[in-house]
Amino acid sequence: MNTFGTNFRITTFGESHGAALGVVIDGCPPGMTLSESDIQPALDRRKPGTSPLVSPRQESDRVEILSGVFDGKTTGTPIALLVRNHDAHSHDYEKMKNLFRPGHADFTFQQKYGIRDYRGGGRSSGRETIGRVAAGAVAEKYLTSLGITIKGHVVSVHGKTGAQEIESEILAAKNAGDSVGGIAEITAKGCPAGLGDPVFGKLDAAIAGAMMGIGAVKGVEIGAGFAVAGRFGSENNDPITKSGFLSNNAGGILGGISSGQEIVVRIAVKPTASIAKPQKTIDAGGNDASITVKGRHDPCIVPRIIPVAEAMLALVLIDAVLEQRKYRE
Ligand SMILES: Cc1cc2nc3c(=O)[nH]c(=O)nc-3n(C[C@H](O)[C@H](O)[C@H](O)COP(=O)(O)O)c2cc1C
Ligand SMILES: C=C(O[C@@H]1CC(C(=O)O)=C[C@@H](OP(=O)(O)O)[C@H]1O)C(=O)O
Repeated sequence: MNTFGTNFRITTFGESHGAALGVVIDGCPPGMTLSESDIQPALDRRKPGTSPLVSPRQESDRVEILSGVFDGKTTGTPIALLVRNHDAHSHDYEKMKNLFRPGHADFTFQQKYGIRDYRGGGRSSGRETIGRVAAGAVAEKYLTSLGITIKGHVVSVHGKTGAQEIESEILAAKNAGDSVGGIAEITAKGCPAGLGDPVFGKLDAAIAGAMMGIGAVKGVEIGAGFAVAGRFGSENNDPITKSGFLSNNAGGILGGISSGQEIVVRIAVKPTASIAKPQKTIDAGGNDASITVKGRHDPCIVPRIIPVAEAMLALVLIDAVLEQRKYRE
């Protein structure tokens, strides 16, 4: 399945080492002003090659709007957004095409399809997120017009929380041929109460599914998250007064429906699978082998996942906003 969403539906396409990647958006409301300059800043925040902390692959990731916009406004018809690849080094992958990288999707893609584009991991590459981020920028523009704003930040990397410590931790792992994971937080302010379905399609379930659908995300918390398990009800409930809620352990969602409070989401991001240390694996014939992954990899995915997670939250929220119009204006 390469399609996400119901009312604001996106289909992403393309591979990391193919000609291009992109997205087709169906269901974007008509009449919204839209140009490449609304989308490019989000892609610039996502792209690789911007610092020693991320993959050195050099891509401009320039977006082209191919359809769905006329006279600078969305027409309500499918919006196709394209980003061409310019700096794929497929020979890095040629050498290990018969080996499965531990922690990556090589083994499972092979099991599922019986064939795989081994160049850059094909669609299992983090580069697939270009389409999500481009579509997310369109969704965010619409949500901003409703007063909804989405922001993400790095909470910790390998247990470290200070900016300088985080940077040193990532560089130390990179120099050791290793990688590190961490935690990011994404919030949405200005969400009206009433978004989300009460039984199936709860807003928190939709957000968790969207976040888990990002490569390398292995855990999702809403509000107080796993900490609720160690609390009394009297500590965890958010008291309600006529001037509003007194706390936000619920993370802005009650009964699967937004409460009007800030929506708070945290994600656990695993350490990058592709590392330069030798690891045990098997080859395509099932024989024991050793693999050392060379190439241009993110030593830590957390800094680069922020615009991707923001985009996924925007996509869930715009879908819920458009759905809610069926119930109440
Ligand atoms: C923005 C982004 C960048 C990523 N960069 C890398 C990378 O450089 N090397 C790598 O092995 N995995 C990278 N990943 C993670 C892989 O895409 C992911 O681990 C793989 O698809 C397997 O999925 P899973 O980790 O969810 O099981 C990145 C993911 C994202 C979202
Ligand atoms: C290129 C991007 O990230 C890539 C994500 C990725 C992976 O395995 O997920 C592996 C690397 O790709 P390559 O080996 O082709 O340089 C990263 O650079 C990107 O996100 O734009």
